[in-house]
Amino acid sequence: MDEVRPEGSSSCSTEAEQTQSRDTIVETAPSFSPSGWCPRELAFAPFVPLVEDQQQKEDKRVNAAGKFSKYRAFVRKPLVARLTKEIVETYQICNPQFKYSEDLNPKRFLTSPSTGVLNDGYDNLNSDLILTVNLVLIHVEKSRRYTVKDLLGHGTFGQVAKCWDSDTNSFVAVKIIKNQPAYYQQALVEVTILTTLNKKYDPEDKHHIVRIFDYFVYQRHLCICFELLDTNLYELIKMNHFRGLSLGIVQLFSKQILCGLALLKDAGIIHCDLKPENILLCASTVKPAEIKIIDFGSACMENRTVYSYIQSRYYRSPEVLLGYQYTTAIDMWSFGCIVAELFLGLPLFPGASEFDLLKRMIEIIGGQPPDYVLRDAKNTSKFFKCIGSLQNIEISEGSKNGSVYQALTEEEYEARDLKKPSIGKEYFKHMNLEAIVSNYPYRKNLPQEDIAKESQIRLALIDFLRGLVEFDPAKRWSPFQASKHPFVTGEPFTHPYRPSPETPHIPVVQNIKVDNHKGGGHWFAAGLSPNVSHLQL
Ligand SMILES: Nc1ncnc2c1ncn2[C@@H]1O[C@H](COP(=O)(O)OP(=O)(O)OP(=O)(O)O)[C@@H](O)[C@H]1O
Repeated sequence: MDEVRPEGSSSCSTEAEQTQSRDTIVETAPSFSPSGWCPRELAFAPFVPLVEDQQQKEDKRVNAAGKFSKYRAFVRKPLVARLTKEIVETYQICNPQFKYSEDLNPKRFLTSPSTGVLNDGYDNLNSDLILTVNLVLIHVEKSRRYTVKDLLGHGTFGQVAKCWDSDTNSFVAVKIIKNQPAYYQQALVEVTILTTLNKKYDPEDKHHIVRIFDYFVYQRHLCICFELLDTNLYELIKMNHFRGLSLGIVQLFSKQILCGLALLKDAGIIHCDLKPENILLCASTVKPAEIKIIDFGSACMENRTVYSYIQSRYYRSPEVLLGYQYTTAIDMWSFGCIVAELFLGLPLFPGASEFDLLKRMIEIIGGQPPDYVLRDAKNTSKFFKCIGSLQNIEISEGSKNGSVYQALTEEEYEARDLKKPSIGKEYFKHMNLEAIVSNYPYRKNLPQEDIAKESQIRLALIDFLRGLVEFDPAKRWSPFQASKHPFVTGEPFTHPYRPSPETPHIPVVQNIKVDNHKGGGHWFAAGLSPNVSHLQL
């Protein structure tokens, strides 16, 4: 679950993975399908340009035969000749005995490594089902067929494939879980939690949680079928060259994530792995800026918090890091980290180790976890030394001053752990939250009045983040409280926000539209997919 960033992403789109998947396609690209080439295959198909004399020779040969005018036309345009959907006819012109059969197509592997060594050759050494283009995943009981078309991503639990559902004539995303009992069991929890959330808590699909359609076992792999979504937020930030998104978009996404988190809180469910990779844009062009939360593979009920090693490191809350009991408030911490990252383009706490993570939290936020947490947490002694009497601990005390705990220095940690803690790069010039957000570069050539407007919204953002990346889980804002903050509601920010006590109510986001007037925003330079190109990031 730990990741290295900016490169680290569980989705199939890091530089290395892109090269790998491109190579996989190139290796086997001479295959052709009766239905023609899909655009992605076109982009990566091998093209060997014919040199002039070769082409003339071929032309001559064809002319001599006197009946291959169609073929000649193709030779003049070799790219068209190689990629045309009429290639079967072309082959038949060359050899009247030629018969096309899909079975003769070389397999196009989507899984790497693609050698079958487990499960009678169906699985690779990582217990992943070896996926090939056009492999059909069959839900036997329902006689339902899902034809694999592409790989969308992979992660700890397995692979996610884009599949054609011939029952509904639409594409879906199928998560194919690794063939191992522990993953199988945990994935069943994902099925149960998502089914409950979808059916019981959000029947009208208004809370930005991915929809689950079906699940079944294929070749000993649990397959979970979801609605097909688009780019994840980490990819979106990456497309923007890690320069952060406009405040208008950050606000819009925040509102929707909060709407999802409010539902989770109401259902007593903790996501446990909220991060930009697990928030995806919807594929619909009708609501272009709509997002959904995915990956409930680590989720648990609030009253059944069995695992202590949860949350991806950059988004890990202090209570999880310290081994203290946790609640839905840990997702609010991750949410705060995500909001900051959407604005900054880089993670707020890119800790290279847990020691580094805690050090960055203490520096950037100021203060430290409250003494009542440090007193009861299992891992406190890994990171803190006690410098006073534990009897002096007041339950509500959370400030650094007056605490009986002091964070270990790097040297003290090394002496205790017998190894140097990994310390990552400093990405920000300034080391406290206010300065990091206020001094973040404004978009070039932004008129003075827009700078003034944006600096006001940045103040609101700082106040908003402070309520989320709050060390004390009891004081951290709930989704409902956060959703009333001026940064989210768009009301003018005049003074620090004091949330009213928690009331059980789930806010619903409707009529999603992009408000580009909220903040001037940063620049957006990368080539975007059609679904994101019209977002004013
Ligand atoms: N419904 C979907 N539509 C489109 N792409 C998806 C969908 N679900 C997952 N993906 C892609 O697959 C990737 C991995 O999915 P997911 O996070 O569910 O797997 P995981 O094995 O649980 O990953 P992790 O290692 O983060 O726990 C996602 O980051 C995303 O890019």
